[in-house]
Amino acid sequence: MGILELQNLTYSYDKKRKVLRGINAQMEAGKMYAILGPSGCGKTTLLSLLGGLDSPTSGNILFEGKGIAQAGLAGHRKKNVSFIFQSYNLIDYMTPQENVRLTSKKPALPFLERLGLTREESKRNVLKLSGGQQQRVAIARALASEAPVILADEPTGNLDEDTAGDITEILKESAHQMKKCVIVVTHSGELAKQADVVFRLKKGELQIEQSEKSS
Ligand SMILES: Nc1ncnc2c1ncn2[C@@H]1O[C@H](COP(=O)(O)OP(=O)(O)OP(=O)(O)O)[C@@H](O)[C@H]1O
Repeated sequence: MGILELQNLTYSYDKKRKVLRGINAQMEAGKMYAILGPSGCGKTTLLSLLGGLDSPTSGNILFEGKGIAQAGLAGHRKKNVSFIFQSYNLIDYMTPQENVRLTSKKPALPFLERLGLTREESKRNVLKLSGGQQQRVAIARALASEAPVILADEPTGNLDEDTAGDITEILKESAHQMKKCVIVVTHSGELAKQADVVFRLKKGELQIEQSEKSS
């Protein structure tokens, strides 16, 4: 059984068009999943549903076998998932250290330093950091979090090639060593190559493009 199970999910923003049309999939702990697909095909929408930020038009999402809608979306967002989203979702009047401490009791600095932030940057207001640095704070926060699922939307989008490679490696380690279920929406072929399973979202349907040979 997967940690997350998607059962016949559909989603429409309006009556005219279904963005998602009957998606079925399972995602397991200990694996990194990449979701590829053209701009506007519904990748962020799908990630929002998995994170309980919105509800599907029809269908179910199960976390450890229980429906997240029935168990409560607020609890799902708080305990089960951590987000690395395009808008970063950092608390903007806080420092990086304070942002990381929101999701974890562990010391924040080692996570921030691992993502390449200096001690001084870790104590600065997040608005006084570059876009790429803010992105790295969001990643540090997700890694420090106790939540078993990491949902990442273009986590390497704002970063140079070397940093993007490091982030990919860190996400992979979180899956393989910390046994998290890491689900990454990306346009990066390099990141997708490192994933255990690659899904492609096309015309509202999710297809497996590459699956690991053995698990
Ligand atoms: N709040 C909204 N109201 C109406 N339509 C929306 C809304 N948010 C997104 N859409 C539309 O739904 C579709 C899917 O959007 P989504 O952001 O999920 O795509 P995506 O695959 O993540 O795109 P990208 O790769 O460009 O980030 C798009 O056509 C988008 O214009």
